[in-house]
Amino acid sequence: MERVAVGKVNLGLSLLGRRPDGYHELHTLFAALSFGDRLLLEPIPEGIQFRGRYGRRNLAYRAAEAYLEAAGWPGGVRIVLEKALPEGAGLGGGSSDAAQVLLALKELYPKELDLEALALSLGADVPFFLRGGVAEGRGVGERLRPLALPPLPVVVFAPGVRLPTPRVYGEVKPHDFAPELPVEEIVRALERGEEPLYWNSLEGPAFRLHPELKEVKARLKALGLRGVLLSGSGSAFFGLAEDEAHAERAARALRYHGFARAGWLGGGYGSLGGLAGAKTGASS
Ligand SMILES: C[C@@](CO)(OP(=O)(O)O)[C@H](O)COP(=O)(O)OP(=O)(O)OC[C@H]1O[C@@H](n2ccc(N)nc2=O)[C@H](O)[C@@H]1O
Ligand SMILES: Nc1ncnc2c1ncn2[C@@H]1O[C@H](COP(=O)(O)OP(=O)(O)O)[C@@H](O)[C@H]1O
Repeated sequence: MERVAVGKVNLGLSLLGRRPDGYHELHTLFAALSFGDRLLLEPIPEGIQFRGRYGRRNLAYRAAEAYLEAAGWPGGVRIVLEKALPEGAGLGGGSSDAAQVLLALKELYPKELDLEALALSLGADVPFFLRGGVAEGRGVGERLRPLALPPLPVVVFAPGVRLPTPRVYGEVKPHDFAPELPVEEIVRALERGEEPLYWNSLEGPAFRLHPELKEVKARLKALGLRGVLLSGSGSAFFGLAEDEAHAERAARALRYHGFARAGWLGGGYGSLGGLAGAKTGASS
């Protein structure tokens, strides 16, 4: 069985405060991308055979282990992971890989399990990828409310600057905290093609760690993209394009400087991105 693990961007991310357990309470809008990694999975009599980086520490491997352990090892699985999304860029590739492994194993070895809880045990972004689409996220991103958005042409650019999530959260200062996102206004602006009034509270910490990222953001804006923002903890940025042709043009201009890709947000996918039908992340 073949599955596509699409990436995500955060259409705004607000840090509301710090919890007693050290984690940060956030308010965000997750939006799935139309492109991502490819996973091949097939049942084997027992154990986990995995081809991909990081071996047993890979989130895809850990997801398989978590599901099969919880299901009482009804059989095994062979997994081949072909990465297309840049890692540690705030695009959620590892989390999406994990979610697709959970969903695939549920098909291969059906069992009444709390998939959301298994997902959350693997990472805060994993529950979102079980459904994909667009969703408002609270808590650490696990309390989700699905939202509807028209398909939006988008450009994603990752400059190759390493920005590990713990380092960015470690750089957060009290003045980075912000109020809740104005979700209704953001959705309305996105529907009308206006500049959305969102922000990412992690942009300040990321800019302090790597000031050159400000120039990356300016480069995307100079290409006429709207709503240019850091995704998650970075270092990928995204921007909204006028149409497919604009998105393709901008991605082509950025490709010289790093990973650049045109695609769609919001659940409707055209020819762009080459992964039509990737909305649910599944194919067979
Ligand atoms: C920033 C976001 C936004 O969607 O995504 P990415 O940029 O990773 O895609 C997430 O909050 C990434 O959450 P998650 O995937 O759990 O981060 P991890 O790498 O597991 O967490 C690394 C460290 O960051 C801190 N952390 C993480 C999440 C959070 N809400 N508050 C925190 O303070 C914790 O110190 C944690 O130990
Ligand atoms: N399947 C995987 N894909 C990507 N990264 C993985 C995977 N498994 C483990 N990792 C580790 O998790 C880190 C974060 O991965 P990723 O989900 O791509 O980025 P982010 O959390 O920034 O959205 C990587 O730097 C890598 O060390």
